[in-house]
Amino acid sequence: MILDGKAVSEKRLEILKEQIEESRLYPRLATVIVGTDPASQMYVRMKHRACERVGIGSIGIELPEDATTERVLETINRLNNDPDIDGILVQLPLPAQVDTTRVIEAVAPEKDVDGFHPCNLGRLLAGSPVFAPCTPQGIMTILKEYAIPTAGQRAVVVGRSIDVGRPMAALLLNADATVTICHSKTRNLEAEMRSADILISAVGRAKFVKPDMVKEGATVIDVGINHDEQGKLCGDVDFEAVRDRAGAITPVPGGVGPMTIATLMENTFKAAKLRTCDSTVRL
Ligand SMILES: Nc1nc(=O)c2c([nH]1)NC[C@@H]1CN(c3ccc(C(=O)N[C@@H](CCC(=O)O)C(=O)O)cc3)C=[N+]21
Repeated sequence: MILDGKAVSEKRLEILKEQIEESRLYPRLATVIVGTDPASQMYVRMKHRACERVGIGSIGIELPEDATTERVLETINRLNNDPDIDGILVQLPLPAQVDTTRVIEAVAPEKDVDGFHPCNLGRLLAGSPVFAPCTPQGIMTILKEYAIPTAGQRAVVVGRSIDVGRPMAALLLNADATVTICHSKTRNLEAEMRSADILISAVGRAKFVKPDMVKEGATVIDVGINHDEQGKLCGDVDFEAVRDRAGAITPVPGGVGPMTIATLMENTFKAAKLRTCDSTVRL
């Protein structure tokens, strides 16, 4: 079975559009991009397009490639204090001279729609998330949408980044999976991967996951964004080789990527609900 992230995201965006209209909250998202990396620019454009689709207002702030940490912090401070802005997204990666940790920690937690602030990561780890990072939260949504059970299942997450691996493990644990996090120093990585009922690959290497690393019938989630020898977009998983062995698998493109964007929209609507101090939303 192919897990169609594109289709699920479309469906979620349609539902969200109606909820936003009904709420009359007019949510607003600010994106901050530093520099002119073409891939980052494309992702930010996709986010603004999604905003337009669901009725979220958006502004894009572009800072020069050589912007200092102070300059980025000033921008964030202004957005934190702007009552017209509900959500703030600082596109990563930032140029090397910018202190990414300080920038992430400067975003007001109640506007942190990426869920990267330690306050939100801590809430997630404690089991009561407010904003969970969009990529892993989007993966939880797709699992739910296809009724793939997590409770008691063995989940193996390959990768330990702040934006994917670590929050993915926390979300799966909160959903009662038995979770293993693997990384570059893991001994016997292939055996660990083969033990997974749910295998999440966030490694960043094209065609890294081969059939002998996948248990027959496992759910395989591909978070990779790579390019193959022909320069074509591809994930971490050797899709054609693995698809028959997997019980369910996400493609690239059309899998995790669209779910990330749909979740960003959902998080931004949540931020708008928090702004109104709506007591049905938990902080
Ligand atoms: N602060 C921050 N938040 C992010 O959420 C964030 C970020 N920085 N930096 C970069 C990564 C990457 N990311 C993607 C979003 C959508 C697709 C997506 O929709 N991809 C399409 C394909 C698009 C194409 O054709 O290249 C797909 O997979 O079908 C991919 C990647 C968000 N990121």
